[in-house]
Amino acid sequence: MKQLHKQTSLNHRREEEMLGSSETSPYSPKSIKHTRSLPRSINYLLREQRLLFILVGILIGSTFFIIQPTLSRLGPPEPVHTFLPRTGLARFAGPGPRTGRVPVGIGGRRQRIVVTGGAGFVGSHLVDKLIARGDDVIVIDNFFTGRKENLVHLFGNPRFELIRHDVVEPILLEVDQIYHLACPASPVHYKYNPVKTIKTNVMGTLNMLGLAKRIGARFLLTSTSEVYGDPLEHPQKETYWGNVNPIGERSCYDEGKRTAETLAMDYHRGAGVEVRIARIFNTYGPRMCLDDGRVVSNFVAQAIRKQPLTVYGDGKQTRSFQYVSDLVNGLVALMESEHVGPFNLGNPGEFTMLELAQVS
Ligand SMILES: O=c1ccn([C@@H]2O[C@H](COP(=O)(O)OP(=O)(O)O[C@H]3OC[C@@H](O)[C@H](O)[C@H]3O)[C@@H](O)[C@H]2O)c(=O)[nH]1
Repeated sequence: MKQLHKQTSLNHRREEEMLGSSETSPYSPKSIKHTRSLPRSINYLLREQRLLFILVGILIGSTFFIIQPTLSRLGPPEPVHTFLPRTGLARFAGPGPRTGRVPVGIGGRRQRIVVTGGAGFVGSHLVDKLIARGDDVIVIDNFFTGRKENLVHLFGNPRFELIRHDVVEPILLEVDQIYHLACPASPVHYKYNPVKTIKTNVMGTLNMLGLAKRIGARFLLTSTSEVYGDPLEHPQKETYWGNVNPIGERSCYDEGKRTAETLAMDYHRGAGVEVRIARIFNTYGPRMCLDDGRVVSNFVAQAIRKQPLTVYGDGKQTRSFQYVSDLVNGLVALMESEHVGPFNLGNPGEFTMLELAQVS
C-alpha cells in the first residue's frame, strides 16, 4: 500500500509541474515563448513604416555597389609593371589575366620584398633594382659588413624600409619574396669570427626559411661558388658535388653555405617552400669594400696607392669575374624563374691571377 501511495503522489506532482509550466512558471521553455512572440516581431516591423525604411536602405546599398566600379574606372590609371607576374601575386589573384573588381589591398598591389644583407655590396645594388622597378623593399641588416652609406640615397623613399636586425634571431614580416644575402662573404670577414659565420648561415637561413614557410613567400638563397671547394672538375656544373675540406679555415663559409642549401631543399621538399639557390662566383663593382681582402679590392687599392700588386702563390690559380649589375640581373631573373635548385651565376671566362695583375 505504501508503495502504491507513493506512486500516486509522484504522479500527482508530475501533473502539477506540467500544469504549472504551461500557466505561470517563469522557467517555461523557450520554444513556447518564441511561438507567442513571433506575431509581435511582425507587428514591430509593420509599425511606423519600418519595413519601408529597410527596403529603401537595401535599395541605396545595392545602387552604391553597382555604381562604384564605374567610378573607380574614371580615377587615375594604375602604374603599369612591365615585368612578369610573380608567384606571390599570382597565388592570390589566380591564373589568367585579372579582370573585374579585386579586393582593396590585393588588386594591382606592388610586391613586398625582404632583402637580408641589403646594406652590403651586392645587396644594396639589388635593392636599387627592386625599388627602381616599383617594389616595396624592406632591408634587414646587422651592419657587420654592410654599411648605411650604401643605402643612404633611399632614405626618405616611402617604398624603402631599413631594419637593424641579425638574422640569427627570428623576425616576423609579411612579404611576397625573400632574398637572403645576409652573411659575411669575403675570406677576411668570414674568417674573423668563424663560429658567427656558420651560425649566420645555419640559424639565419633556418629563420628566414621558417618565415618563408609561414607567410608563403618565395625564397632565394645566395650561395657561393665556394661550395665546390677545391674543385676537381673544370668548369663546375651545378651537378658537381664539390671537393670541400670540412675542417679547414674556409669551412665555416663553404660548409655553412652547403648546409644552407640543404636546408633550402629540405624546406622545398618537406614544406613546399618555393626556393631558388644562386651560387655566386667572384663579383666586382662600386661599393666593394677596399679592405675586404678580395683580389679585385686589393689590386684596386694597391694601384690607387701606387703599391706593387700582391699575387698569392704562383698566380696560376684561375677565377672568373662578373660585374655586380650582371649578377643582380641574374638574381632577379632566377627569383622570377621556375628553376628550383642550384644555379651558377658568374662569368664563364676565367683568368689566372697573374693575368688579372697584368691588366690592373
Ligand atoms: O691580394 C690578393 C688577394 C687574393 N689573391 C688570390 O686571388 C684569388 C681570389 O681570391 P678572393 O679572396 O678574391 O676570392 P675567393 O675566390 O677566394 O673567394 C670568393 O669566392 C666567391 C665568393 O662567393 C666569395 O664570397 C669570395 O670571397 C685567390 O686565389 C687568392 O689567393 C691574390 O692573389 N692576391
